[in-house]
Amino acid sequence: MSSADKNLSDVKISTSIDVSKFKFGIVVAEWNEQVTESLYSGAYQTLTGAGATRDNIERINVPGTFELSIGGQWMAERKDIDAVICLGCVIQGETRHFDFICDAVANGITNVSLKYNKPVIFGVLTPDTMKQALDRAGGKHGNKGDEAAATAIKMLGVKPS
Ligand SMILES: Nc1c(NC[C@H](O)[C@H](O)[C@H](O)CO)[nH]c(=O)[nH]c1=O
Ligand SMILES: CC(=O)[C@@H](O)COP(=O)(O)O
Repeated sequence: MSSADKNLSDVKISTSIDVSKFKFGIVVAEWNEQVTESLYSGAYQTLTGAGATRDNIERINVPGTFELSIGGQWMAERKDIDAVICLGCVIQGETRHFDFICDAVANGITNVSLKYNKPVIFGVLTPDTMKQALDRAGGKHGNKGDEAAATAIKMLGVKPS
């Protein structure tokens, strides 16, 4: 099912946890910052709307999506952080560089999540064009940041204590 069929902001957060008790790390790639800042805004608003406190949302920036894995690890290794949200946007260029970045960050974020046994969310857009990216960063298909934040909350709700 594509984002055209299911709006990314159509997130229903039904969870038994008190979100205000949890601390979130958000790692934001600076490449395509018009897009990633929109993703961050969506994630931040979704977290606070669900009860997260401003003091419990901590952000770091990294140069590009490739660096989200190590940035996510620096957050995930901290005992005071319960979940990490990684936000980036990789736009297809003329070469296969796109493929290498996307593969590396998907595998890297997965490995960090498994290594530290906590949610590390893949909030990365991988469009062909800037228009597709903007459509998914607060445009007609919603905001991937909303989805990423909702996923972090939902995962904390099902994580074994
Ligand atoms: N082309 C995009 C990049 N490229 C940069 C890499 O992410 C990385 O920072 C560089 O290869 C050095 O390690 N990054 C994005 O986030 N989005 C792109 O479209
Ligand atoms: C995903 C990228 O790194 C890409 O924007 C770089 O463009 P190109 O593949 O044309 O060098």
